[in-house]
Amino acid sequence: MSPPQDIRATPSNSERAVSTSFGQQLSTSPSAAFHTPTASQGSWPGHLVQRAASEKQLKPFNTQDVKILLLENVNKSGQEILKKQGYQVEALKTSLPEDELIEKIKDVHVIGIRSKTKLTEKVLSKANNLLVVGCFCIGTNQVDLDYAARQGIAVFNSPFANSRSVAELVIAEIIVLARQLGDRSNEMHRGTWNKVSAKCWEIRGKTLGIVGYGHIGSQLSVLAEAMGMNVIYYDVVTLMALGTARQVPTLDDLLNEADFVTLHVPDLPETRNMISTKQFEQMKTGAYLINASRGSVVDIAALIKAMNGGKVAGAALDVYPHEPAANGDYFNATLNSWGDELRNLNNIILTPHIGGSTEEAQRAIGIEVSEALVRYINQGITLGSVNLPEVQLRSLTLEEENTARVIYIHKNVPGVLRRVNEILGDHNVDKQISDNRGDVAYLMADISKVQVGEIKDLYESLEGLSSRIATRVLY
Ligand SMILES: NC(=O)C1=CN([C@@H]2O[C@H](COP(=O)(O)OP(=O)(O)OC[C@H]3O[C@@H](n4cnc5c(N)ncnc54)[C@H](O)[C@@H]3O)[C@@H](O)[C@H]2O)C=CC1
Ligand SMILES: O=C(O)C(=O)COP(=O)(O)O
Repeated sequence: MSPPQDIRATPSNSERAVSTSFGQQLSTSPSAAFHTPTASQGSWPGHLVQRAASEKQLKPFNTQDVKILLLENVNKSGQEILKKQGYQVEALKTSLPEDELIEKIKDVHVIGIRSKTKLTEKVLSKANNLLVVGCFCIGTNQVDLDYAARQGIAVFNSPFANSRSVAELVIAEIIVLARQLGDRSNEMHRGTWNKVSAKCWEIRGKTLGIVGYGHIGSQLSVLAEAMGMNVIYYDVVTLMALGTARQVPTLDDLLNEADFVTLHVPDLPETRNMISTKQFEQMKTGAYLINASRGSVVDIAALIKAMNGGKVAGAALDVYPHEPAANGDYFNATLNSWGDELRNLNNIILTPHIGGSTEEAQRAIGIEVSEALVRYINQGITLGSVNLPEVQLRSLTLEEENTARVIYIHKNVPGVLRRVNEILGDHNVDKQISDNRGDVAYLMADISKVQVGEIKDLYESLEGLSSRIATRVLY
């Protein structure tokens, strides 16, 4: 990404006169890849907001009008931050089937999801007013990020707040698999005493092979070394080794050498079925496989074969190709036709996608993502966005009267800045910043000495440009 371009800065004006603040957000086009405005979309102005003496942050909307839908049991920590802003927050414990999701998403301004809710082009195209998506998790593969960007919809996530939780789960699983604890425990639950040491191992001195040495992989590397394991890792980029870990050049090198193989890659076209028959053949006989990344990364049928054939001595799966929307008795649906086969294997740990499910992680994610949403809704700041360029100007405060923040999301085509500056040039531009990411660019400008009556014209002029994806004016 190219660095933000600071286009123009003039001293700001400290004399402010207007005592009310209001702003506007408009819908983006449901159908076109790039939006051209139509008369039916949105209406000017937004809603008047009285400046409360206690409020230090600029509130660009009548905050009660901002509708937020939170799915999948987003932590209370996040809900509270959003409610405190005065937004309308509807929080559901589960994700929704596609038809219900489409119905619900039609008129919300903000949607908060976790890993289950699929925000496809089909779903997003029905979101008439959607401004921003909050993924209260790490993974963003469930959202069509490019389509969202082309509609001017920002997407935020929490890039590492649950990494430690996943790494700790994997450490537990390494020991549980090495000692066949799952099987022994199940036997005891059934009333069977079966004291064995055959093929039960210490993990000290064994080699852990980490596929994907990002936030989780590298955290795990440190924990595993502390327990006396040797760590090797494979990643598509060259990364600094922590401790005495060692990067290996190919996946096969890792599979040939590791006693435990653990997967920490995102869901990408290149990682789908990354571990299949060929890769199991490359593994040491008696090695173990752990997958807490995405269900798409492991070919389950090939895993079953490898375990039945004795190649793989144990496995832990936290994620599955299809996962149910809510808690309940969905086990077979989740595991598809091979459910029984998988369930009947020895030394296999099956958990319901709980890698990031700790109080600490969920609380931290709730706070981090909600704060990003508030910054974006109220101030237009895109820091941490995973699909729009990261653009920031300092937060405006209520003391800054007669100031407006213009946000213009537009197609990244030649000549746009000249046209935008022709429009903004009639005003006192204090600060302007612009950056692009692929096809989409994001421009933010603070203008001072602007009167309420002028803002509508400014807004409509920007909306009239053919490069427009979405325009917001906050004041
Ligand atoms: N089970 C659970 O509850 C959770 C699962 N996850 C999953 O774990 C994944 C990894 O998380 P992080 O470590 O935070 O991600 P990250 O983005 O920090 O690291 C991923 C690493 O994988 C590497 N990578 C990408 N493609 C690769 C390939 N084809 N071969 C080898 N390496 C490749 C990247 O270069 C990067 O270093 C997430 O994308 C998410 O899908 C994340 C959190 C919780
Ligand atoms: O953070 C992630 O990517 C995860 O996989 C955790 O997802 P969850 O929040 O448990 O739906």
